[in-house]
Amino acid sequence: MNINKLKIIYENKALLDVAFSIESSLALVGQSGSGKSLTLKALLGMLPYNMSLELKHDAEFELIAGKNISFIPQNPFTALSPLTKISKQFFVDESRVKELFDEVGLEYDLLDRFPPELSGGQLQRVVIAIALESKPKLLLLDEPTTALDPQTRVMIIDLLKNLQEKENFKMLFVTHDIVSAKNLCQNICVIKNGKILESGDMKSVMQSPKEEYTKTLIEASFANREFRT
Ligand SMILES: Nc1ncnc2c1ncn2[C@@H]1O[C@H](COP(=O)(O)OP(=O)(O)OP(=O)(O)O)[C@@H](O)[C@H]1O
Repeated sequence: MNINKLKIIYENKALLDVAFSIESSLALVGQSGSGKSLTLKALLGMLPYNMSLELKHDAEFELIAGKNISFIPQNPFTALSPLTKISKQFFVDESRVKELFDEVGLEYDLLDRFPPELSGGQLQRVVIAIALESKPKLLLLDEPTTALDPQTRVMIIDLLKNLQEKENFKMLFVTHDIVSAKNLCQNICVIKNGKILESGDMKSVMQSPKEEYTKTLIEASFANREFRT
């Protein structure tokens, strides 16, 4: 799936000007303010009205735009309506909800609870189940593990990887956390100030990053971790 041009103009200035291709799973990695969230908003058709967008893409994206794209936000604690039971947050019938619960590894008794009665990991699983409701062809993930503790983060990344194998959707994973990106995605694009600095196969970019900026991101991400494989 190719996004041949995604350019956002705001107050006569280009905030973002990128192009990328999503083969199976692509990590879009960059520091705060680099343009990651804007990229997702543009693909979801949710840009603020005062920004103008130039978007060129291939037929594969055309086919799914607006209907087969699901979004997983950063914070599962605020993603769901707190006063609505989990079972009522879905738009499909009960048997499909149970099927989705099986897929994400949740017990059915959680269906009768309210969001504040669930842990962060459980909530993110519910959010993922809701995202899978419509059998998406593309999942857009905006730092889906940032609000979670390290162990839960690893569990959610593993879950996404398994779900992708089963459901066969593509993923665009936006993050500043290279460790999670490396564990989840085949390819990587490094973004800085609204432009793509470096891109390619995850392993090669991790092993021999060309840009200093990429090296710094890698060092920062791995700084406090025990493993570097
Ligand atoms: N509604 C807006 N109006 C004006 N400028 C905006 C708006 N939203 C984002 N920007 C600007 O666009 C640039 C990219 O922002 P974006 O939110 O995409 O960054 P990001 O990489 O997702 O950062 P973070 O990791 O902090 O979420 C930044 O310079 C930001 O200030």
